[in-house]
Amino acid sequence: MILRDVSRETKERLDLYATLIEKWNPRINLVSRASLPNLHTRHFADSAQLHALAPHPVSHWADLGSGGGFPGLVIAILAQDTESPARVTLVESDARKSAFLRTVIRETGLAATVITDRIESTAPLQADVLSARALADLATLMGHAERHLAPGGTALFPKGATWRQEIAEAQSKWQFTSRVDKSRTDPDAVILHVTGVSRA
Ligand SMILES: C[S@@+](CC[C@H](N)C(=O)[O-])C[C@H]1O[C@@H](n2cnc3c(N)ncnc32)[C@H](O)[C@@H]1O
Repeated sequence: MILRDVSRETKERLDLYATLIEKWNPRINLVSRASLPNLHTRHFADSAQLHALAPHPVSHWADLGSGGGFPGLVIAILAQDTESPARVTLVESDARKSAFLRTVIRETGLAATVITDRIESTAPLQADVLSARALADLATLMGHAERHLAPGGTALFPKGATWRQEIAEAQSKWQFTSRVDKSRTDPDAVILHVTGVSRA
């Protein structure tokens, strides 16, 4: 549903991305084997909803722990149509996954940069929008947001059914403002919009 209104070029980039995932997945496990037949619904649409929810126009979007590129590469592909974000940075510590991300960027002609490093060691990214999917609990993500968000920036964190508990735990260590949107792809999941992160 979310990816219906995209250009022919964007559809072609997503198809090429899907082909590359299928080719590389047996070697480096980018997505679970069970989810491979449902790439468009399970991973592309799940990632694209973050683009739809972000406060555009966005200058710099950083995706932490990108793995096979979710949501970061989908954001970079959609940005080719909307010119927002202008720039995407993906942080991934695994060298083989980083090589995959760079291959997709090259073959689809995207404007995105991969940093092969730990999030904790990467120089502050000053991102206007920060995303991280299936990376860590919310309290840990707050530390990443404090380091890598520009002043006034927004973090978008997809979270599963435990999101209320994660907010309560994060509030014992961090001050922040959060807004909750229901996920469009999973009835139990939400997208947390987090701003104003500082230590409690
Ligand atoms: C469970 S995967 C999720 C990948 C992707 N975001 C997704 O939703 O499919 C987590 C990824 O984060 C990377 N990662 C975990 N801790 C990291 C860290 N401290 N710095 C950089 N990358 C990290 C792992 O190598 C892995 O590729």
